[in-house]
Amino acid sequence: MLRWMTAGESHGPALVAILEGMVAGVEITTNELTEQLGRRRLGFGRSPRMGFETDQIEFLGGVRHGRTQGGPIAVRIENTEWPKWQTVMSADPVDAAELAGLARNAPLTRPRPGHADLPGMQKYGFTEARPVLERASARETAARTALGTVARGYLRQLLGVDILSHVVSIGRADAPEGPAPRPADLAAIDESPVRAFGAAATERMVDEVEQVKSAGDTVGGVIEVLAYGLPPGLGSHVHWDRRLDARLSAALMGVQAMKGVEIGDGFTTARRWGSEAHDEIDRGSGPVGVARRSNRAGGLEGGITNGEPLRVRVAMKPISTVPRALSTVDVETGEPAVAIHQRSDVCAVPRAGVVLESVVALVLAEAAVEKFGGDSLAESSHNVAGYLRALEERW
Ligand SMILES: Cc1cc2nc3c(=O)[nH]c(=O)nc-3n(C[C@H](O)[C@H](O)[C@H](O)COP(=O)(O)O)c2cc1C
Ligand SMILES: C=C(O[C@@H]1CC(C(=O)O)=C[C@@H](OP(=O)(O)O)[C@H]1O)C(=O)O
Repeated sequence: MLRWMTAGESHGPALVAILEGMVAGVEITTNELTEQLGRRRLGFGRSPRMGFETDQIEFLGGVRHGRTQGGPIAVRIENTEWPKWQTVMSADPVDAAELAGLARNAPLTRPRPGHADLPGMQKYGFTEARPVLERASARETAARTALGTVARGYLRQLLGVDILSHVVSIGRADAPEGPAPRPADLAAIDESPVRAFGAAATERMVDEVEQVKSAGDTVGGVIEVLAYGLPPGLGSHVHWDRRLDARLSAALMGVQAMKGVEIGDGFTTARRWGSEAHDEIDRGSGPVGVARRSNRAGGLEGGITNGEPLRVRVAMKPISTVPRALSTVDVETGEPAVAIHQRSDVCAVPRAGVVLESVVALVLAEAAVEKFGGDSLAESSHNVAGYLRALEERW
């Protein structure tokens, strides 16, 4: 079993995260985590905070001399602005007069449509949105990105899996349909300011974000995550909560602002006849002796990986802090008002891709731990070799 949890507020001292169930012997360094956190901060349309947030990260447990030890892996990521927020976000009681005098502590009583502000206040009995937005904020995704980097290292070292993502659309700007990018294309995607594959797509999307920004608006989009090198057999058809498509969807929808998940050709498949919807099977080369003529299923059948690349698309809604403020009600006075506006992303689709890669890595790592077991990478690798040998002999 692999489990992951995060804690911490957007303007608290730090985020913390724990990954439990990872085997011993996986090579991982602080630098690799720093690199992925750096990718998550980039992207045209990002919030001003991403320009100065430094994501100082440290391992607090589970890793020694660059290798996992088998125990829970704990990380801590500092929030750069903590000194400014120490009183407002203090864990211990503070002097009420001092707190009341702080502009930063002004009650947030004009909830933003689309953010967690209003339902969070209603549910938890708060009179303002601060305690809700602090945890609803996507700052938390830095923590999942860090843990996902460990999962990624494990998948690469155990199975040779590569995970990448690219932006398929931002608002009305679509990337042209074409072959999915390969692992070698990731560097070029990361160089695109919107993390799109190709210059024409990049130009269209940058233009869309510029228009949105000058209109005082925000925009969402669609991101595709791909995983290459997966063996057949991760996940299972035998029970609903073991199906890998169900588990991926839940985890991806668990990322702030994600509103739709499509596996393979997803909604397009629903419009096709069966003869054009499925991936016909051929004799083939490679470790399992069979091949597919297409990959419309996105690498999953019956909730099990089938040996083809995994392909998942995720829809992100526009950022809910809209500069051209939306109508709301001031919960203190009951009067109509305009929603809170503060610094914010205009479009976080490019950087969300890095978060989604990490979430996919965590779910795939969980499925690999289940399938191959073992307490060390060496033992798990032995199990992988035995499984692949059995497949070869059979097929
Ligand atoms: C990477 C990323 C960055 C985000 N940045 C912002 C932001 O700057 N401002 C904002 O209002 N929402 C931002 N969001 C979205 C909110 O966190 C999200 O809308 C809120 O949690 C409510 O969404 P939900 O309905 O999916 O829970 C971001 C989301 C992600 C994934
Ligand atoms: C801090 C991050 O994203 C934040 C997500 C976010 C939101 O409402 O979700 C609002 C903004 O935070 P702040 O209000 O502090 O400027 C973003 O910068 C991050 O991704 O690390």
